[in-house]
Amino acid sequence: MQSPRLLYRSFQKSLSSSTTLPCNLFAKKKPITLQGRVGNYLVRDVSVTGTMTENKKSLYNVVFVLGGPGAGKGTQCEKIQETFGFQHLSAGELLRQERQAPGSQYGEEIEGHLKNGSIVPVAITCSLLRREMDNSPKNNFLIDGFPRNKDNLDGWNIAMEGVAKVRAVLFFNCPDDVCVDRCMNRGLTSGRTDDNAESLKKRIETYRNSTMPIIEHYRALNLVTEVDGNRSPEQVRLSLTCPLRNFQQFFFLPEQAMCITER
Ligand SMILES: Nc1ncnc2c1ncn2[C@@H]1O[C@H](COP(=O)(O)OP(=O)(O)OP(=O)(O)O)[C@@H](O)[C@H]1O
Ligand SMILES: O=c1ccn([C@@H]2O[C@H](COP(=O)(O)O)[C@@H](O)[C@H]2O)c(=O)[nH]1
Repeated sequence: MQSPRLLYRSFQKSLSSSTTLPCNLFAKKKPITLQGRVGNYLVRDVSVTGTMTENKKSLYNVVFVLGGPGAGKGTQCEKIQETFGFQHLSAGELLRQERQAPGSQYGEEIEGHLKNGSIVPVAITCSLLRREMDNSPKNNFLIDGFPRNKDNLDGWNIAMEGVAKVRAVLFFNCPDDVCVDRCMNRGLTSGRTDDNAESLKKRIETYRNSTMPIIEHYRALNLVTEVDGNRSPEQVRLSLTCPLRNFQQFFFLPEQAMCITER
């Protein structure tokens, strides 16, 4: 007889190959969100939306959130983090905090990159992310605005091997002119030193030349979910619900959340 662990794995496998997983399977809060058959067994998933068991001993689950400046990444990450049991980590925000931190040895270097729309060396960004992940009670992270170039990607792969696993990438696609308008508007109140025409020109250039290839890299690995960011915030939020529920279901279930009974 197969062990429950093996059964669980084959159940997961059978789920992953389904392309038409209906989202409303996961809409109920309790007690059962999904069930299926593996051989002679009935396998029931008894996980609960938004209250997944956290297990700090396992790999961190990561969803990268990428897109141009102003595409709406941060806005949506804030909306969805609680509902779907993630912690939102904005790489740009962590860098801005580090820039202001009293006594930071990286303050000036970071500020130079922010103004120029260029990219901070991965060792700095990755260690800020790692610190947040290690200090968080969560195991599932939405990492917003990273990795932005090949140096970021390579550095992440080396530093996070055996620590974190990238499960998916959300790509917010939005026309450059819309992105620029949004950032210029945000600049009226954000106090950000890079929400101005000159920095934005460079940020868009960096995004096109350095970040798009990273998105394409993950697309080739079949990890990218593309979102049309050129809609109202509510429409964008709604369009994310289905992919996020599926990510949750496919990637974030701890094994102990599965209930297996013989039939
Ligand atoms: N769907 C939307 N429609 C209109 N405005 C939006 C939308 N989403 C976000 N905004 C506004 O656009 C600005 C940029 O949004 P947000 O900070 O979420 O983008 P971002 O992709 O995180 O940008 P950045 O990478 O530059 O930090 C904000 O002022 C936000 O309120
Ligand atoms: O991984 C990262 C993320 C950000 N930066 C720098 O910060 C600014 C602002 O980033 P936002 O995501 O728009 O908040 C960005 O233009 C880069 O200069 C980075 O270097 N590495």
